Amino acid sequence: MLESYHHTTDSKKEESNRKNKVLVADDEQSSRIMLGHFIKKMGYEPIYAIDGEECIEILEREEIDILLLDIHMPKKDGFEVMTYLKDHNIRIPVIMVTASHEIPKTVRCIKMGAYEYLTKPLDTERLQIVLRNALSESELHDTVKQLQKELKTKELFHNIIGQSLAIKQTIEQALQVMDTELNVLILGESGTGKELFAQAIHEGSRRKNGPFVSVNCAAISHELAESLLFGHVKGAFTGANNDHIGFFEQAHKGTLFLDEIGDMDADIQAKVLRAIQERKIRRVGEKIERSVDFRVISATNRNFTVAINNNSFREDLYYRLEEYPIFIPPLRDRKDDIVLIAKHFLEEFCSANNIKPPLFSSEAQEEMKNYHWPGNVRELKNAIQRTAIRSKNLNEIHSVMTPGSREYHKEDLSRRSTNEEEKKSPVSSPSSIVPLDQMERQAIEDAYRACGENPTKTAQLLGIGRATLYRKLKKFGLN
Ligand SMILES: Nc1ncnc2c1ncn2[C@@H]1O[C@H](COP(=O)(O)OP(=O)(O)OP(=O)(O)O)[C@@H](O)[C@H]1O
Repeated sequence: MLESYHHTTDSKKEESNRKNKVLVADDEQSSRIMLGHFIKKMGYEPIYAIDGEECIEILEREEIDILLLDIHMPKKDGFEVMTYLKDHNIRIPVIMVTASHEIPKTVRCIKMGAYEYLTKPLDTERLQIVLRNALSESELHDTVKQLQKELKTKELFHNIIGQSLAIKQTIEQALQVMDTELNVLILGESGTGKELFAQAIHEGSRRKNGPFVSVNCAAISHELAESLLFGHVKGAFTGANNDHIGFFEQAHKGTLFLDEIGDMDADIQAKVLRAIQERKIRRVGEKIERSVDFRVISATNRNFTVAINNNSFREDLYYRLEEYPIFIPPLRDRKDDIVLIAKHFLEEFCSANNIKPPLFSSEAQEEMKNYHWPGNVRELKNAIQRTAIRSKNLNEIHSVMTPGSREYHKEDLSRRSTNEEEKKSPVSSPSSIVPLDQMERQAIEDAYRACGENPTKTAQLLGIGRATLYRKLKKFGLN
């Protein structure tokens, strides 16, 4: 089994090589000083907040590893800070610092997820143990989060093969946006995997249990565009025998994938923009508007700047679609992936056909890397499938049939010569057949004139002897 994308990052602390930050939220200066001193001695970095509000401000802007939280504070107390952490799904270990009479409130904080509590006056030995344990728990939590992310990446992108930096960056972008509701525009040449990415983003989103409706905008005719996209009611136009639900409605609670968006009919663009902005559509022939809950992912291999400049694409619609752009690089710009993807397709094909997969020779690997793959992964897939069929009984593949390969040239030449013959052939019916004698005369005359009536050169180019040429010239009255 080949490896698909595997995300690895070091833990955040290794990345920045920084000290653990401990936020001390306490309104009593003496407590802050004492705790700060102790925290420094343990090798951590103390940060201070004098009330609950300041504590929240710091939590919003800084990455804090542990919070030492006093219960009784002005502005917002410890319980309110805990509520904030819970509401914002911020998971850091919180150690409550509390006076004995505040125990009931502290217990409520523990129930809300605080890690531990310590009573004042503080027992420094216990503080040390609790801080250490809390930190290792925090690190464990980070590791678990990281592993969960890696697992999610593996699951969602299992069919996107690639180890190159370029594809890893694209996957990272997709991971970042999938949880949001932003409209995503996927840019890339034909066959780079735009639809594959669109599906992965849908699968990783909150809409994964809803439909993924894929629409090829280039295939929608001008006349049917409105009805196909927004639906129609029975009797709306001749031939509308039933109510029809359009693509936007079909995508309710899910994702609408508008493929080849650059080819969308100019007349329908204003209506599409409105539907995306208002999240409402109107079926053809109906007065009422319907609310639809969808997210748009669109894709194109076109250059939008050109389309916008020549007014074939609305700029406002473009910006609406492009809330988060993702670019998939062409295969020739991620050469590291080519052999990996080729092996994947070869294995896939051979296992489906119960064949032992051959190996690619180093020559074949170089050949694949050097070719420019204008049709990208789709072209590579086709080339591998053709090659696999031809190489059924081989242990090693020495060439993949591509327009750049030797194999292809051989086939291409024979194909081309046949085509050329066909093109040149003036024979389309018996009446157009020209007698051989006449054709020979024409060929000799043309060559003789083209060579400036030089018999030596003419004979040479026609592949006949000078004597034969003289004879023929005489026969046809050309001398
Ligand atoms: N990284 C990849 N790993 C494995 N298969 C891939 C990869 N990228 C693309 N493919 C495969 O290549 C083919 C083309 O992919 P896809 O249809 O997603 O491309 P596209 O960019 O949407 O093409 P188009 O612009 O022509 O619609 C599909 O069979 C897809 O499964």
